[in-house]
Amino acid sequence: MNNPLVTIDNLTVRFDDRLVVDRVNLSLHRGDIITIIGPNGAGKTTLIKAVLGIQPATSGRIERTKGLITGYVPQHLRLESTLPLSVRRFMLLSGQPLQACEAALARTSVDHLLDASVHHLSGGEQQRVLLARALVRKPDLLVLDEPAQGVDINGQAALYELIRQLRDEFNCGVIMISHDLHLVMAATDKVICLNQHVCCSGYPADISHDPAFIETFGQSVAESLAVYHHHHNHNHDLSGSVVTQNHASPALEGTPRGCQHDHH
Ligand SMILES: Nc1ncnc2c1ncn2[C@@H]1O[C@H](COP(=O)(O)OP(=O)(O)OP(=O)(O)O)[C@@H](O)[C@H]1O
Repeated sequence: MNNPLVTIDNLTVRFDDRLVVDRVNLSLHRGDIITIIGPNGAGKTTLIKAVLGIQPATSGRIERTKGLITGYVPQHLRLESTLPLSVRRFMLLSGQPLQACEAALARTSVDHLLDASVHHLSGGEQQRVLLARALVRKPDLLVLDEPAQGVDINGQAALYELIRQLRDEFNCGVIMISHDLHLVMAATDKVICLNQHVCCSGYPADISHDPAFIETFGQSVAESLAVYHHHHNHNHDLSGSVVTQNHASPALEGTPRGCQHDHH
C-alpha cells in the first residue's frame, strides 16, 4: 500500500464549544474514492476542510504528505454577481496558463463554454467548470463537496463516472461529500457515514445493510438499498449527539463515543 496522502487521527472540531466533528480517524491514499454521507449539519464539510488544511483541529492530528496538491470543488460558488466574469477569466484566476485551463475544461466536456459568463451557467455546467478548475493543477487529491448538486439524474451518473475516470488518469485520491445515496452505493469505493462521529464505514455493499446507516437515513432509504444486521447500541438525538445508553460492552471501552458497535 502506498503512503497515505492525508492521515487524520482522532480529529475533533468544536465551534464555540459545540462539538461538530468527534474523534474521527481517516487515511486517504492515491486511488481511493471515499464518500462521506450523513445528515445536514453532521460535520461533513468541516471534515473535508480539515483534509484540505483550511479547518484547524480543536484536538487531534491532521497530517498531509509533503507537497500535496489538492483540487477543491466547494459546496457553493460565491461570486460577486455584478462583476462580469467569463469562464476563461475564472479559470485563469487559478494562476495556470490558458492552455492548461482549456485542457481541463475539455476534460470535463465544457470547453465550449470558455467565453460564457460564469453567472449564466446551468447547475450541471457550473459543477463541470468547478471540477475543471480543481483539475487544472493536476492534483494528487480531489476534494469535492457535493459535486453532483444541481445536476439532473443522468448527469449525476455521468459525473460520478467522470470522477472515477479522473481518479484513474491522475492516479489521485478522491474524497467527496454526497447526498445521492443510490449513486454513492453504485459508484464509490468506500463510504463513511458521519454524524459528528463516524457511525459506520466500509464498502457500499456492506454499509447499506448497517443498522447505523438505517438509523441515520431511515428504514425506507435503507430498504431500497438492502438490509443486514450487526449489533449497534447507540442512538442520536435531533442534534446528532449520541444518547448514552447503559449497556455498552466493557470490551469496547476506549473506542470513540458512539462507535460501540462492530465495524465492517
Ligand atoms: N466556521 C464555523 N463557525 C461556527 N459554526 C460552524 C462553522 N462551520 C460550520 N459550522 C457549524 O457546524 C455544523 C456542521 O457544519 P458542516 O457544514 O460541517 O455540516 P455538513 O454535514 O456539511 O452539512 P450539510 O449537509 O448541510 O452541508 C453546522 O451546525 C454548522 O452551522
